[in-house]
Amino acid sequence: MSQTKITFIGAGNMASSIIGGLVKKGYSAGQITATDTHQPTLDKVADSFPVVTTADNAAAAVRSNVIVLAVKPQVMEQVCTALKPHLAHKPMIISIAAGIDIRSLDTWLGNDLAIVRCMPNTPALVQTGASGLYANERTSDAQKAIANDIMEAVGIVQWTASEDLIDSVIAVSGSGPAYYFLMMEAMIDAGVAQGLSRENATQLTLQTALGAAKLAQDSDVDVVELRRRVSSPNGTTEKAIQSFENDNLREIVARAMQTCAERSKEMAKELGA
Ligand SMILES: NC(=O)C1=CN([C@@H]2O[C@H](COP(=O)(O)OP(=O)(O)OC[C@H]3O[C@@H](n4cnc5c(N)ncnc54)[C@H](OP(=O)(O)O)[C@@H]3O)[C@@H](O)[C@H]2O)C=CC1
Ligand SMILES: O=C(O)[C@@H]1CCC=N1
Repeated sequence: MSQTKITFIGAGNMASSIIGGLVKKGYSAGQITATDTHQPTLDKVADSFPVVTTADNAAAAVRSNVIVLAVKPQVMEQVCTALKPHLAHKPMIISIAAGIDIRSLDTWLGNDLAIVRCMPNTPALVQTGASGLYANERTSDAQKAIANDIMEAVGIVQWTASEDLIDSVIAVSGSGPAYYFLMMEAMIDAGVAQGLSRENATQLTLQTALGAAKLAQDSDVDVVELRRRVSSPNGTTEKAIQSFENDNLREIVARAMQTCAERSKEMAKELGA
């Protein structure tokens, strides 16, 4: 991927996480440019990574064969429309915005580009991200391999069979870290309510989350079997799991994820072309 020249339009949280991963992976300073409208954001990126920074989106775009759109969905139309006259060299576009579909990007950017929709998540910050990707029909296999390489710099990559499924990726992994943080918050508070110090409850909760995820990833049995292995017959875990099941935890989770995916579809209508 040494010929790849990448411009990140928007150098905020997600872009700087991905840039950090690329630098660690060995992408050179000359390969990465980050743009932003906010000078302190550009200064922070320039101080952290050996990359080129500029406030000039168009100038950066013309010298790149990959453009990562990493601005908020609400400014995507304005950003894309301004970029359109500077894309004659046909760079691949990777958009990480929630709720902005390829049809809208096509309309704003000029209808003839390779576009990859990507949904990363914030654990990308610690190179433990999970990204879902979908490419339009104009994206070549070589371009897909580049997109894959870029996102693998910050975690795992899963390709979806259709663009619609990106909404489900948002529901599972894009927004998913927040569900686990909520669960951790609830477990810490419940531990404190039972008498543990906040320090004890916090450390035990975080390590348990990390250990459970690592065990599930490393194990050759599925999560159902791993849960069974914690639950001794008539023991303590069984009681807790029964309580969750009686309170319809599965329905609660499914409803939250449904409403998440629906919000992405709504955003596509509100903000799209
Ligand atoms: N946060 C998350 O968990 C996830 C976010 N995403 C998606 O990633 C995208 C970026 O999110 P995030 O990194 O959290 O957002 P940030 O606000 O941290 O970053 C966006 C950056 O873009 C800058 N910007 C605004 N307008 C322009 C412009 N015209 N040209 C260049 N830069 C501009 C913003 O500056 P300023 O602040 O001055 O406006 C800001 O620094 C969003 O579309 C979001 O949907 C995807 C997956 C997960
Ligand atoms: O909440 C959001 O809209 C963004 C997209 C996925 C995670 N954060």
